[in-house]
Amino acid sequence: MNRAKLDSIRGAGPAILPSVLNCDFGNLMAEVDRLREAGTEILHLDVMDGHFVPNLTFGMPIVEGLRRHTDMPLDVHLMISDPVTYAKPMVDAGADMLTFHVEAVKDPVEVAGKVRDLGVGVGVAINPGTPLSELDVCLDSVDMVLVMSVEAGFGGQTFNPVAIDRIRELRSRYPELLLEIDGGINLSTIGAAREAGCDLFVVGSAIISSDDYTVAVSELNDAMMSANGGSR
Ligand SMILES: O=C(CO)[C@@H](O)[C@H](O)COP(=O)(O)O
Ligand SMILES: [Fe+2]
Repeated sequence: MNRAKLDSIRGAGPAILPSVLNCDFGNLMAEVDRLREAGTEILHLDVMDGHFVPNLTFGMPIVEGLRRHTDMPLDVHLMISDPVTYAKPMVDAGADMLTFHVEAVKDPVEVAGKVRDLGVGVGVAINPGTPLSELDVCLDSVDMVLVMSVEAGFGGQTFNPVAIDRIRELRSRYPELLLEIDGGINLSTIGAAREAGCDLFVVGSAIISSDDYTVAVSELNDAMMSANGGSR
């Protein structure tokens, strides 16, 4: 991978990124095919270590398997305590965008630089309870901010509207910064996030728990596109 994929992620916005967190892992490749056929273009992969968050998901072997299966860009959300150690293995496995949590590291500028040196896009994520000012030091060092609209760790949680104010504030301060929102995005919440100026919308259960992924993605897409997209 190289930073060219970052351009394709940036160029895709506004876009819906399905999270496979709550999908049928016994049929992961078929699930990815269904998401692709439903019209999504970028996969969001939630990596959890059971330490930074109280949940465990998957690591490099699954990312590598997905990389062999699909040419969709892989947006990897690292909910792990030690993103630096796992950054290169994740890039070698096929990640195109690596997002670490600001709460997990002492020096986000240094971590962002190390990820960028690997040739991929770098994002920084922030939980709803963390002051937005924690990001100030590193906003010039990242390609994307992932504004969490739930506390990281589990799919299917209720949307926290503080994320809307955060997206609006970041958009007004950084008109060109790529902004992603993650957690509780559904037909009731996606429009407000778009109006606040968000580019990338991670959706887990609102797609995965539907009977028909194509219908779910299409309805979400309509709601997203019919909202006024702020300053971008
Ligand atoms: O990072 C996370 C959870 O920590 C997310 O990516 C969720 O997987 C999104 O799922 P829903 O909230 O849409 O169900
Ligand atoms: Fe996520």
